[in-house]
Amino acid sequence: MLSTINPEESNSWKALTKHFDTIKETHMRTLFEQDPHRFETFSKTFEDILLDFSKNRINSKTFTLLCELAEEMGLQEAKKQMFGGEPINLTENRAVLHVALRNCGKKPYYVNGENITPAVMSVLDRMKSFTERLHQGDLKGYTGKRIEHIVNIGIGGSDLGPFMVTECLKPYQKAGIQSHFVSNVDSTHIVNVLKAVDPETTLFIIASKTFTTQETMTNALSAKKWFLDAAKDEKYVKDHFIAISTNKESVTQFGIDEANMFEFWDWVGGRYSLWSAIGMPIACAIGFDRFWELLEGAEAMDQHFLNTPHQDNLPTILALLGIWYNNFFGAETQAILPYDQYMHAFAPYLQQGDMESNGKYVGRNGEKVTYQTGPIIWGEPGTNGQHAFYQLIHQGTKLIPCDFLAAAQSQNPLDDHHEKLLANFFAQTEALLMGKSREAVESEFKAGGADQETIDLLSPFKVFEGNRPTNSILYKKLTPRTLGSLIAMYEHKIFVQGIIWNIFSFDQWGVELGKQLAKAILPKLSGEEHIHDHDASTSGLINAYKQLRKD
Ligand SMILES: O=P(O)(O)OC[C@H]1O[C@](O)(CO)[C@@H](O)[C@@H]1O
Repeated sequence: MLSTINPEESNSWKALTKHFDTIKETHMRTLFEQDPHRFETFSKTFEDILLDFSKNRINSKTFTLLCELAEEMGLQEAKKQMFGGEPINLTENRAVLHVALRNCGKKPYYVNGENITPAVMSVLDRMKSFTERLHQGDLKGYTGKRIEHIVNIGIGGSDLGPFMVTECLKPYQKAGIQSHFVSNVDSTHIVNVLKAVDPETTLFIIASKTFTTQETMTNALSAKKWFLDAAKDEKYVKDHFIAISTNKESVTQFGIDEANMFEFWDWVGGRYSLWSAIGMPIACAIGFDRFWELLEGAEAMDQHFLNTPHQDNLPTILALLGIWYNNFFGAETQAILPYDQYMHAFAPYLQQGDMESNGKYVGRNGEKVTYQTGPIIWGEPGTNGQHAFYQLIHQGTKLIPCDFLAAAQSQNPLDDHHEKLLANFFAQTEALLMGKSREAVESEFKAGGADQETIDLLSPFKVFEGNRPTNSILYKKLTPRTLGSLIAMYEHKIFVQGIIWNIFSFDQWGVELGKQLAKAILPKLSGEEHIHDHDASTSGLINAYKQLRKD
């Protein structure tokens, strides 16, 4: 069982609170001036991933105290418990073993005394033969044509992870296969996808851990109806629909052949499930061998996380820095800024990963916490973000720690595009660190021949305070292996923060109430009856909707 220590009562937290007062006003410019080796001191590598965290508002003492915090909060023991299959997801009484999914058969993992590795390997084997048949053209539709379109129907963890990875790894996409994703219950989503595919050559993957999720089941039924409108006979459903789920009974009730169901287990959280059969659309898109490389990359990061001391441990370092800003500087958000167009879905993916995991106000002791927990995660690929919201990061009143990510090698080398992209990455982190002083602004004005009145008027607006923290994550190339490592790095970061904040990171009770209320409201939307049994606003909205929907 995970311990329930209030972090604020730990010695290291108290020491950090005192230490914060001594460093909070220090400009990072000074820290760099004081230590010419700051980059070497505060950057770490894992395989060909470099994490430079020198542009943070820390000194050696801060870093030592943060690492002590991890130690005092029992991180090492917590890791052992997670990897050991203990039911650390206490409120659902489940183990948390996504790490077992990417161990690639190397070692046994146990849940309730049972070795789960053979079951993991058996599903992976089935995924391998299924995707090999697809890529060899042996998977045929009801008219004998080969399957070309893969439509994944799922939401949350059954969509965001596979979608993000499929987008990130587009350069590895198999020829002849087109990937599509439907998540929203808004009919526009499925209608648009169905316009782009052909029932004769389309395979639907119905991905739902529970197989009860309203959005997914609604979209799945609409897809089946659309398919049957063309195929005319239920017997063809088995050639065009497969399921990824933990719920055999509901899968067969839907009409999917048990042989076409790829299972996973309740010890895999939805938002940590892309490594399981939920990764089927990834394996369909890039081939099983590449999917395997993704798993291997994650597994390598798992071993790094498990076995490396806090001060050299990439996920732990990221987590501790996040806590430093969240709990001591009062930062409320964290920006994820990949300088890679293929990573456009990375921040939305991490929104679920992080915010569904650590958006909790109840501590592991069942009491309301007295400190901040999970931050708001957001972001867009650079350089587009630069022309949208970076103004606020540079000169706004809020402190926004940012993670910048980029590959040294482009997947699509073209003239000097990549150098320009990377020049922007480096320039932004430099600008956020250094800022621009009043003197620099004034001398620039003078050099341009401006008069004193103009200089006095405009200078305040052109000054940049700087001292805005960034992590730079630079790697060779966004290969499946590297992506696997990066995702696992963020997963473990979330875990570490949850341990230190003394919350349960692997449940998500906060999503239930809205689902329950939607179920209760749905029947009231049909018919003309005036509704008055909700709060005045909700009843008012329902009644207004009933009026407005009339032609
Ligand atoms: O895979 P399922 O069971 O359809 O659930 C989808 C998503 O719904 C949630 O339960 C909550 O929105 C997520 O945790 C999960 O990833």
